[in-house]
Amino acid sequence: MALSTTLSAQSRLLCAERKPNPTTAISPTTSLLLPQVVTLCKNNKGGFCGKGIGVRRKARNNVVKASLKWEKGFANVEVFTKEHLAVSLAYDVAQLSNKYTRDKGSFTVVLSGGSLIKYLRKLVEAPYLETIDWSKWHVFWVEERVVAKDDLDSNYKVARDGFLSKVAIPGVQIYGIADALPADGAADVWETTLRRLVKNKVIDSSESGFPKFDLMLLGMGPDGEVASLFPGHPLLNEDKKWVSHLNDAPKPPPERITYTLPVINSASNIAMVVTGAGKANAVASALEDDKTHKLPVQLVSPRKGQLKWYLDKGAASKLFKE
Ligand SMILES: O=C(O)[C@H](O)[C@@H](O)[C@H](O)[C@H](O)COP(=O)(O)O
Repeated sequence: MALSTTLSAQSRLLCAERKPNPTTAISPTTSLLLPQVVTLCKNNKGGFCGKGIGVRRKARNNVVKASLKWEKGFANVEVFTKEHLAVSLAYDVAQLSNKYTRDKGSFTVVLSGGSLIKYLRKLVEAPYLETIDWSKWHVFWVEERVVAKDDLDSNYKVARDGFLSKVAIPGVQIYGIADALPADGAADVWETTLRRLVKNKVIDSSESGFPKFDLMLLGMGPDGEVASLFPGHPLLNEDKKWVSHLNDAPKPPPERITYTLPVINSASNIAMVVTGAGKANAVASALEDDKTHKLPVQLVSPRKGQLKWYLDKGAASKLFKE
């Protein structure tokens, strides 16, 4: 893939140079790989063009750091090998954990299902296993399948087996589903729990009164699904409830509970962790703000918070011109 396309004269000037920040300068990815910060922009043919894209020395095939401005604002996009995605994600999560535990004495983290847990694997290794103050973590899920917690379909089980059982987060600070209840009851219990934690100031509150989590770690399906918000589903329009349920998910299991878009978009930080060529079209639609598609992921747009995309080369493959 030729990543060093020259910026054409006709390019729409949607680009803005992004200066390397001190955090980037000391990240393990950077120190290992010396990536260059690059700028991408949309050109007048609707594609992306690049300026100075490339990574010095042996980083060439490992990581491209890019920032990209599109019509809705600034998206911070990084493209990695799968291994370096996990390294960089762990570094960023640890930085946020340190910041929030220092500033407010707790760190509220929302997980999703799917492959995300696999990409958190570096957090359960040195140095983070010892250096993160796990006792300050409060863990939630953006979505859950309405199944028992030990069912193979349970997002809780996937997270417990791959991550939570390996770190010292107090069990009472892990807020899984009330799995004896049907979907509507489980959604009510989740929302009641969130309201109590907002009242007790464990979870911050946004200006519009929605819970404001410190970090949401989101995956995305090939159809642009995020949380359990599926293309064309009426739940995409929910603007009052914090948690909702559905009995008609287009992929199994059909019964799920999910945070709503206003809650997602109130988060202080959202990490979109998306890998695989099967996601490339949805990634391009989201980052190009493609008006012809109405994918749930296009509605992820934090009001005040930061959004960062962690992509592998497959997921990013439609962003770059040959
Ligand atoms: O309950 C679900 O349907 C999944 O958990 C789902 O929401 C998942 O988060 C995305 O589909 C991304 O999954 P992958 O990262 O595994 O592709």
